[in-house]
Amino acid sequence: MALNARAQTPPSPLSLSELRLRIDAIDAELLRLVDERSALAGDIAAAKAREGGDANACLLRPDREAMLLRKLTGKPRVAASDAAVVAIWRELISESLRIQGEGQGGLHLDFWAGDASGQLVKWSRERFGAAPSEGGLAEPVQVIAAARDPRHIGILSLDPRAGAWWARLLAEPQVRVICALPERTPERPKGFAIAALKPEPTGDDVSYWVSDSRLSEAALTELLGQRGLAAEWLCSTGGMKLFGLSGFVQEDDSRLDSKAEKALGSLSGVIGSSPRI
Ligand SMILES: O=C(O)C(=O)C[C@]1(C(=O)O)C=C[C@@H](O)C=C1
Repeated sequence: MALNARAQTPPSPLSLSELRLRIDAIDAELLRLVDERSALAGDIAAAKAREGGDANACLLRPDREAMLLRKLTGKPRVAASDAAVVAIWRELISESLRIQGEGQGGLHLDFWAGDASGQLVKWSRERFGAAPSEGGLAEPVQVIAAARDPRHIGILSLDPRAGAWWARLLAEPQVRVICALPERTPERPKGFAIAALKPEPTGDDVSYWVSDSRLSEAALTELLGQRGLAAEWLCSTGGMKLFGLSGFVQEDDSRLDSKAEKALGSLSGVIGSSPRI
């Protein structure tokens, strides 16, 4: 009886100073691991140069990042939220890219200075971390031109007042939409990140398609649905329409062949894709 009673007594809670000692020990271990992870960046940059062939290629691998984040958020945890896990690893990746890009001046975020919302800056920092430098350019077209340089990432608003800058990517095949901003929301994106890299499929992506079709947004959504593409209208301006297509849709997908289906528009195409996190 006495034994049972003792077994049921809850353990006495740790004092605040004991808890702080545990935090100090965990922090020391975390710091060692963060440093160990960061120290791999130099070797990764060298391996990319060796194996990729192009020493000037963009160091960013959004597909790898998405798969790594999904794997982590898919793991069972006691207390850490998905949001905290994503934010911490985004910073770890940002630090890795800072070290990888040290010899080339690091990554730079270009914003369109006409976007006064400030929100895009916040969302871009959530996505690309604290390491990249940033600056504003007078016109969206200058942001696109800067993004031809693999050290630059362009950040542009989907507010119609920014114009149909996204339609210009039809003539800029080396610059693609790589990410929707804000990144982790079920709502329509408010902006895009663009860069000189080719998005790769991650198993859960949204692709972006532009068209000058004269059909209404609803009719075009319907037509795309008939062709097996789940489409969501995102933005229209200057006679151009922008849609998100569920999945990784290749630029030469026969379902988007506007020669076979004239109603898809005479000027149309896929301008990139972003992984869902
Ligand atoms: O796997 C790579 O290619 C890396 O450069 C490593 C790493 C990372 O820190 O995990 C960093 C940047 C990339 O965008 C993706 C992942």
